[in-house]
Amino acid sequence: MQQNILIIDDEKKLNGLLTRIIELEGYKVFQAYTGKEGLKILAQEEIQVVISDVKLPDVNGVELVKQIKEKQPYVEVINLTAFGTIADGVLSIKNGAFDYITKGDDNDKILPMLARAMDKAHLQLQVHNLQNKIVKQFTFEGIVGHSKAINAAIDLAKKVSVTDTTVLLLGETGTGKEVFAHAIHYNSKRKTENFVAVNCSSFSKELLESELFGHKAGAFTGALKEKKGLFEEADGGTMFLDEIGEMDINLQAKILRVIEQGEFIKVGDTKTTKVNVRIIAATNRKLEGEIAKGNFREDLFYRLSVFQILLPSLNERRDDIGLLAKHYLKEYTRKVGQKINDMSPEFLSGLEKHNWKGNIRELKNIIERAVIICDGPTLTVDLLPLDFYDHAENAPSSFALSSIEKHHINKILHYTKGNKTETARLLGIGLTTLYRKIDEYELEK
Ligand SMILES: Nc1ncnc2c1ncn2[C@@H]1O[C@H](COP(=O)(O)OP(=O)(O)OP(=O)(O)O)[C@@H](O)[C@H]1O
Repeated sequence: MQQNILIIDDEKKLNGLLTRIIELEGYKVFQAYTGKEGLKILAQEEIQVVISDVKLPDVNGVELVKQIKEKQPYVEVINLTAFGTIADGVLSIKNGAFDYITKGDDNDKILPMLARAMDKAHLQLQVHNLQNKIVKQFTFEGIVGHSKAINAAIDLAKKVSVTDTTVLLLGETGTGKEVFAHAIHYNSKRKTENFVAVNCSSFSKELLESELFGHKAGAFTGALKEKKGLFEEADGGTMFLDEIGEMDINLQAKILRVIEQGEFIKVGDTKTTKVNVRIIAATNRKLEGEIAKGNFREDLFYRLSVFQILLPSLNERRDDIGLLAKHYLKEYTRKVGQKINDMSPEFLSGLEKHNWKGNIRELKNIIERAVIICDGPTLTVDLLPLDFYDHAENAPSSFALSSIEKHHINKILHYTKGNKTETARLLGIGLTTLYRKIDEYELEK
């Protein structure tokens, strides 16, 4: 890691002395004698910590802190002064300085302080880099697809992401509702705050209430300590309520209050807790139908559906199947360390004709499975599950039992990597029968 320090002091003797002392500690030191020179070096070099005199010929060093922090927020600045005043010290810290010390008096403090400032600068940079990585991973660029249907959904999501509007994501299971919720959050001004996701169908009503809103100590048997809820965790950020259609109707009232008034009451509490949370909800149910059945509050539905985005099913965007398959082929071959770089036209055609009830999640699983059991450099049609064979070209073309049997034996042979004993065992037939069928169907010799 770089350990670069910039000293800005017009007293040449002191500047030189400090430079020598600091260089002895293993840091690389840059020297400047005016504020302007200092800013120029900062723009050219990767500096982590600046030590700046307060009385500079062209600018006040306390003021300079502000200018540096505005341009480079991850650089730490220590103000050094010959005549320390409390007012100056306070202003320096207010402007963002790491610390403010007096020349001479605090000489023995400077090196430990420098080490702490360097640590802080490095940590801040690491956090910033990690944040950038996460943001990149979850942006709209990460959503694979070029069909009209998915592009229309992306355009809508991009537009709403920069606002604070509540969003309702609709779509079948596995269409990417959570992926969209992430992208909306990481494209909003809340992106540096928490994104908290909850699947409302995974908890009982009581547990979901205490998970979402927290509880006071003694609120119920087992509530020994006060517990913060997920809404508090998400304060300043975004809460993703997945499968909201499954939420108990009484809890729905509490969600409505958070949306309308930005407040809720913890389990067992009497006072309200305030939060500033953006809500993105998702469902694969028809909420209008649930309203009619009395399972979903109409007022909450209208609040949630201010901005609806309907995610297309994979069957509605078949032009994306090839692209998605290639995307996941690349991902899984990298993961498994296999060298598979292609898909046979029959394999692709099998995918394109399949009825994708589980949408992208199903496609992802099919590719993962095929990559695991594939031996060669290409994904071939026999790596697809049996139900794909109805569609795949080169697959059993007739409904004759023999045709299906041939394919099934071939698949199991492939799975066992040609081990006949294991194949016969899995098929529940004798070894001699297997050999006879291999001959009959001209499978592999
Ligand atoms: N456009 C896309 N590009 C690449 N991968 C995607 C895309 N959309 C979804 N996926 C992947 O598909 C899987 C399912 O996505 P996700 O969990 O977001 O779906 P969902 O609609 O929230 O499903 P459910 O309703 O079951 O919760 C995930 O592994 C996700 O990474």
